[in-house]
Amino acid sequence: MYQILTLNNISAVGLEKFPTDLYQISDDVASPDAIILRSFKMHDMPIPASLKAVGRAGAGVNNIPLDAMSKAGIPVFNAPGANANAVKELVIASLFLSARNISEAIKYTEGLQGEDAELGKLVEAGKKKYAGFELPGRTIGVVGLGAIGRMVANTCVNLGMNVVGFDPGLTVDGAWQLSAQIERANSVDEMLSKVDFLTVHVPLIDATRDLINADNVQKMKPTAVVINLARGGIINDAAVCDAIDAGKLGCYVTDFPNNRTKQTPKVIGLPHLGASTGEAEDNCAVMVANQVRDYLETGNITNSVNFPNVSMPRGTDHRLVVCNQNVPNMVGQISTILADANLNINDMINQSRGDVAYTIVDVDSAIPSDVISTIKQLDGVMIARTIQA
Ligand SMILES: NC(=O)c1ccc[n+]([C@@H]2O[C@H](COP(=O)([O-])OP(=O)(O)OC[C@H]3O[C@@H](n4cnc5c(N)ncnc54)[C@H](O)[C@@H]3O)[C@@H](O)[C@H]2O)c1
Ligand SMILES: O=C(O)CC[C@@H](O)C(=O)O
Repeated sequence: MYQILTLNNISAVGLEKFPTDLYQISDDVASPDAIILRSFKMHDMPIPASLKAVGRAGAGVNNIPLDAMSKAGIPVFNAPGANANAVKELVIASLFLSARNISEAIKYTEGLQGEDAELGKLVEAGKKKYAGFELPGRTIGVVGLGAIGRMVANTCVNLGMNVVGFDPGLTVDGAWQLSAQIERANSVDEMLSKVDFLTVHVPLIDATRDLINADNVQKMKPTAVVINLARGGIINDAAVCDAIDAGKLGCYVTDFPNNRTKQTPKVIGLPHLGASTGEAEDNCAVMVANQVRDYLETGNITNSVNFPNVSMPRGTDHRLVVCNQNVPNMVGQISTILADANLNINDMINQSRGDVAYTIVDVDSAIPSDVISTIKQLDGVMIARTIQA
């Protein structure tokens, strides 16, 4: 039986992908073969020696110690694009929330007291404070044109907005999916003075920390709206709140509120709601469950964020998978050990990504455990395991 440890609530539709005759799933497993999680921070937890795979039922992987996982030979899978529509819809909601002052207006009406006739007068008297603006003709800057950014950018074009996009890592496939009306910027700073909205859709990494900060927030229009449904830390909250307090920025919508943002009027704080729809939770859970299951049962790798994508149809019933440091002569040494054990290779594939190399070998007969032990003892080998059909 494979043991799956869940560190967050995971959609049942996804967990049902693990057949009960092969898998036990629980939030209390001492020696898991795989971990499935959402936003649980794994940085401070010890990595179980039994662990073979981690499945992130979502997009961002900043809650997972990727370097440590790579060094231990553990692929981390995520669910690219599976929650993108949910986030896009909340970004579009954020445009309306901020442009029409909806959050403040609701607070106003909720605070009204008196008889209905009095309330009606207060409604009419108060509304001028919440007059807003419309979206057609306004300009939005989209930083990061991955799964979410592309959907946001295209929808904003359809809403009649001018869209400026920035993504130094934009793929050819990604570019094909973008409306031709989207203008390309060469940097974040280049777009700041022209945008009415700025929305970020990048991972939290060193290069994206404090993308909007005390220096460049000054370049924005005093009415501009910053939207951060990506991660806390990508926008420097103090800089943005200071700018709002000084009347130099219009509004900030964040999925990652803190005490600084809570103290600032014109900040709309949401409780990390971007991916919280039934559809997105199901999509993410199904995608990672299928990928983790495929890895455990066949060794094939799809949508790993730290391992190469590797897939080989089964040639025989006897499969060996090896993860090792990406250094010369590993495949040669593995093949020699198999040949010395009189094991005939039927098919083989080897791919690498950064410091990690990964090999799948199908051989004609059962692989004795001492052969696996010999391979595990090779310098640079992190993982070696057999998978019987
Ligand atoms: N609030 C939520 O619930 C929620 C939900 C999903 C995703 N997210 C966050 O949104 C992020 C993006 O998600 P996605 O699905 O679009 O991911 P993605 O991988 O499809 O897209 C990310 C894009 O960012 C680009 N990028 C990387 N560094 C950049 C930089 N310095 N400047 C500009 N672009 C850069 C990449 O080239 C890529 O195209 C995730 O990493 C996650 O942190 C949040
Ligand atoms: O799992 C969640 O609720 C949030 C996921 C989201 O932040 C992501 O990066 O996909």
